[in-house]
Amino acid sequence: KNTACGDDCSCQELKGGHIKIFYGSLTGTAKQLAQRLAQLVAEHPVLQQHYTTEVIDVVEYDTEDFFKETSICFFLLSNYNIESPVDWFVNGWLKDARYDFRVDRLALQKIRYAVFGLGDSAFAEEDYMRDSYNVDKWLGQLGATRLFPAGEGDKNNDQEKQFLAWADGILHVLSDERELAFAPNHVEYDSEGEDVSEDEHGERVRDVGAGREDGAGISGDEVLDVEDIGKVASKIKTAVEQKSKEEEAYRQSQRQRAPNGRAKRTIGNGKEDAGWTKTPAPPREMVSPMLHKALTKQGYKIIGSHSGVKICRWTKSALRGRGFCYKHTFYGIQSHLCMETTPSLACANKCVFCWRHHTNPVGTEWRWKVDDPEFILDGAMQNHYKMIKQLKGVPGVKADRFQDAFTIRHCALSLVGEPIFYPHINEFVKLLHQKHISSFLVTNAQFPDKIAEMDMVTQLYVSVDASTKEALKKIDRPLFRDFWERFLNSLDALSAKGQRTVYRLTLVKDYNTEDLGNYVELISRGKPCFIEVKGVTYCGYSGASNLTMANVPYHNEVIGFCEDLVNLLGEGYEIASEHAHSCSVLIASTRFKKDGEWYTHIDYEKFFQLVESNKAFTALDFMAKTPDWAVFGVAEGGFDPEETRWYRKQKGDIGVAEQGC
Ligand SMILES: Cc1cc2nc3c(=O)[nH]c(=O)nc-3n(C[C@H](O)[C@H](O)[C@H](O)COP(=O)(O)O)c2cc1C
Ligand code: SF4
Repeated sequence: KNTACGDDCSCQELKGGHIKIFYGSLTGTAKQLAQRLAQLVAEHPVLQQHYTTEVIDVVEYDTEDFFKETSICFFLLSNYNIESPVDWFVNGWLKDARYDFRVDRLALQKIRYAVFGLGDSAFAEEDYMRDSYNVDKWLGQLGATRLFPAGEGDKNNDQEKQFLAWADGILHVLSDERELAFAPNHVEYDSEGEDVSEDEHGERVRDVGAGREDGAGISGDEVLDVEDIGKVASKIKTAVEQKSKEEEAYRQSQRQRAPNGRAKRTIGNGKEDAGWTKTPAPPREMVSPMLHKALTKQGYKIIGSHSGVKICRWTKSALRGRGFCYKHTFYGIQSHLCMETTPSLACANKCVFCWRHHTNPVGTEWRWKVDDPEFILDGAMQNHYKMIKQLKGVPGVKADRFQDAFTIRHCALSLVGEPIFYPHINEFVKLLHQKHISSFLVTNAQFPDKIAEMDMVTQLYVSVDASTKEALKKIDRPLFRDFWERFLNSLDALSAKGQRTVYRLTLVKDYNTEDLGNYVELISRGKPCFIEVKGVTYCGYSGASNLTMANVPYHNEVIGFCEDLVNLLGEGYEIASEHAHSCSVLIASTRFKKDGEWYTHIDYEKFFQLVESNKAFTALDFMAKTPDWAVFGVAEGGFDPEETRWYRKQKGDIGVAEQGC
């Protein structure tokens, strides 16, 4: 007899363990229910003694860690027919793992799980609970053990009541783990030995759990007669053959891509995916209405379905004569003539210093609707000018600069996301150059082919966020499994460009400030013209990562790092400039030093002439002399003496870099 609850059961013998409760939520319901489940376990008279729980946003979790996962995992996932936070987990990573022939069929066998989906039956039948059932099915097909059938919380019904009924089942299962109804969820077979767990779209399950019995397949509770074993063996053989066919189909689908970059879908059983071939499902818009609302609230203007523009704080500062961004000091950019934009709000990383990764879409391939480059550029410029107009009459705005600001001269393609991801990035950049707008493009070094295909831009950046594979994984949290190879290949692609190239190092204390020798190796690999080293900006990392002010280096620490790096690099690189205000230092290749004077600035008009000449040219053909005040160690922290120094006085700002893009 259990002394805690008085029941005559075997729970005293429970092994117990750790429970991870993952949620995927856009408007918070799934999160609330996940917390509720944790609470139910914590308050349960018996379970509380045996289990610990942890509630995790599935967006935050490194999907690759599921392969090592040994905990009991519950998934509370909301369903959306628009881009949503669970998209990467379900339709990016899990679906890929399920159909990738390189992933072991039992890769998730250590996981015991159950799924509860949140949805709304008012939505089309094929969308209703689609993602959550797919998770339930694909986890099983990758060897994980289903502890309890998938549940449904229908918004159109009593979602909470349905959740409590499912949670009650979960508590029972946990209370007596030895009597679990292990579902045969690796593959489900019908009497012909066919995998019946997929419908004609290859996505929906037939064993839908939560009282919605399918009836085909072998039930988990069935006990097999010895004579049935032969039949089952034959079914398994058929299923294994089936699996090979599926894998071949998957390989095919990876080779055949639709014009928009989306993989052509092919499903199990050798059938073609009717959903693609007959009535192709239109690709989703990258920015869902919710994300649109959230980004708009934060001052972003969304253009079309995947691009954004925002007015940079340095643009405002320059309009008021209070200083330009570090790119003015390093390269002669005038911040009030600069537009910061991106044609792809999506990215293939979830960097710790990017607070947006809770909301912005992620993916390893473009799977969204594609907007025209003309449309994006027009939209970005119009919105930029509209934002400038709103600054009219703001105290301190200089009339001449305000006037000039209506002719954009520079475009920083680095706002959020990954600009190089956009399928028409070359056309976009060409349009910029036609308007005599310079292009500074930042990429996160995960798309080496795209870097190789990239036409000449005024300045091509790669973010070098760490110098070792382990540190890069920790800081960038990349989605690609082969992220390190992609990173190195990107550096190789960069070195082959013959363009004006820059490594961007964002220093995060205790994350990436060690291993200088490795940085030296990476620099000799990509041979960048410049290395920008910046201290990470602290902007309140609440929830998105556990960085604190202690991870933000001071300007003199950034200088110290650069001095050590330059010493190790030996000849070929020197510190050329600094911008103390934004904790940034410029290391330049000595190819940009003539007769003892630095030429890190850019002759922009010369650049456009060279582009228009259609002849080959290099970075050395459009360099311009660095003004004396901008040279390292000459003037005070690289601040343009013609600007008015403006000190922010708020408490807590000490040590916080005012960076730019
Ligand atoms: C724009 C939008 C799209 C939705 N799409 C679907 C869908 O395709 N299938 C579905 O079952 N439910 C859909 N729903 C319903 C949500 O999944 C449901 O409201 C859920 O409770 C939301 O959970 P959350 O608050 O955790 O995000 C949609 C809701 C909205 C607002
Ligand atoms: S910080 Fe970036 S967007 Fe802002 S003015 Fe400088 S270059 Fe332009």
